[in-house]
Amino acid sequence: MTAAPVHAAPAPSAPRVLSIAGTDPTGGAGIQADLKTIGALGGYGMAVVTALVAQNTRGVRGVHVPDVGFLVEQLDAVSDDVAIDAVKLGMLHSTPLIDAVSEWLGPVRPPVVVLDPVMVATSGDRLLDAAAERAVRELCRQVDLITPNLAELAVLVSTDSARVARARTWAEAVTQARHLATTTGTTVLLKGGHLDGEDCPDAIVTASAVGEVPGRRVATTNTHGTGCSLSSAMATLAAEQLRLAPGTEVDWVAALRAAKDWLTGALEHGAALQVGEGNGPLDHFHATRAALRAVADADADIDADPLDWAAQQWTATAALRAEVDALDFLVGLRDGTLDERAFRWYLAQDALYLGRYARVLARASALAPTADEQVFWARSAASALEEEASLHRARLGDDPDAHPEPSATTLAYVNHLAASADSYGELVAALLPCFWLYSDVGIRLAEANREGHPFGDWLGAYGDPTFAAATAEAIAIADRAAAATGAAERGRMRTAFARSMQHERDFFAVPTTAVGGA
Ligand SMILES: Nc1ncnc2c1ncn2[C@@H]1O[C@H](COP(=O)(O)OP(=O)(O)O)[C@@H](O)[C@H]1O
Ligand SMILES: Cc1ncc(COP(=O)(O)OP(=O)(O)O)c(N)n1
Repeated sequence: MTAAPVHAAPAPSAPRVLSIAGTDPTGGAGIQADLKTIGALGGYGMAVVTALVAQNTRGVRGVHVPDVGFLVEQLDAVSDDVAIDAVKLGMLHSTPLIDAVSEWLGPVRPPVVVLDPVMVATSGDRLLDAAAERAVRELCRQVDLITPNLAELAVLVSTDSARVARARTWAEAVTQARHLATTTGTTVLLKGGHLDGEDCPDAIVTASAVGEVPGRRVATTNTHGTGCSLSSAMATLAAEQLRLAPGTEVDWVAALRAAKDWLTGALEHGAALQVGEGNGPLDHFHATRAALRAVADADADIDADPLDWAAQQWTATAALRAEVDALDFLVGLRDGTLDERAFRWYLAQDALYLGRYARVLARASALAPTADEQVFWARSAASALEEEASLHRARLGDDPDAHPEPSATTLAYVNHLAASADSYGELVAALLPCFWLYSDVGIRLAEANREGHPFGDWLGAYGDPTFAAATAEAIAIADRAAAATGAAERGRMRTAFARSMQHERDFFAVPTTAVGGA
């Protein structure tokens, strides 16, 4: 008898992330915030409730804790049936609950466990008694990442006999986080949310290293649930890293960069939701909402004249394009104040992007319905590779730091292009923003050039008439593809175009955040 061949199971399409936490009926914190965060970042969310909390944006009114036996029943119900890729632990309330979760974690132990040690209320009141605080300190040793705010950090580094005061400066906070990482052997996410100042840094702290991730403070009172959302974002992003590269180590600093980027957007858009009269929630789905709006705007006038298809999409994405123009990266590149490190970061990612983009252009050539279009895409693929070599490799030289791995944003963009390659129309629509936006942004960059401009040689490369002609040809091809197909594919083309525009915006947004400031 021949043994049946063993096939590795394909990876699931999303990381399966379990939140074990309390509730918030207004949806801003606790389990509700966790599930929104996990979904917004592409995960599959699951939830085990530790406590029912009667709270709103103004504060907590009451807490009901079901019997601990029922908590265990919920935990077992999930782990008996589902492979869990990551767990986020939030409000654990009291010693019996903490012990039950700790006992369950022992044998189940998902690959990623993040603990948000909810111990101190926003008012400063301690939420746990001394025994429960001790139990949380012990639990810290069992997890992969701890995400205390400054008040909780002080409690975690205190002992029964010596209470430590809350850190008042970033340097003090780093010292406390290092102490916690050393005594528990666990990585600490140090959060700067409760310090003053225009900046809002966070850091990944271990016993031997501090990886600071800079951030901008958003002027808002919509901060309810930021800690819950950040910790579940970290659990989701870490599990996603392992889904894409099984068997590797989690890069916590990279996860924090991505989480902060998303969280900053969520803080910025929270107030517009108009939820509650106290400290309102974040808008977890701000990016999805923007994408839906762009598609709905395009829907309004689609099919009016398929021959004018590309111009309609250009108009529909006007708001996104205005956002691109106002990004710190492009403003700094125009006025010359851009941090050289951000510029080099951009060049390195652009080079990585162009190599992969060229392959997708070659795929468009393979799908093209006419010889002229086949030649156009093949030439574009060759130009992208020449551009990668001459503009980028020559500038970045042999510096090994200048040739990093593609960032999450770069990968997301090229994956979107590759995923659009099943039909010619959709692929052409996805490729068009790279031509068109580059040409359009280039007009203003070229205008900003002057004698002695620190990026003068780079700005001088814009405004090339050959590229403008290629852009006009790509627009004409997209119009022909839209006219030649039916309404269903035109709908997919519209989505592909709008998504590429969003990826373009994200691509230009990341360099300044990645190195901090403009
Ligand atoms: N006003 C703000 N602007 C930008 N980021 C913020 C702001 N307030 C908090 N954050 C971020 O939100 C996350 C949660 O931080 P923090 O408020 O310190 O914790 P908690 O919500 O647990 O009290 C951190 O990433 C922090 O940097
Ligand atoms: C059920 C529940 N868990 C945790 C919190 C605390 O939320 P957090 O994200 O730390 O943010 P603040 O609202 O305290 O700023 C909660 N309120 N409810």
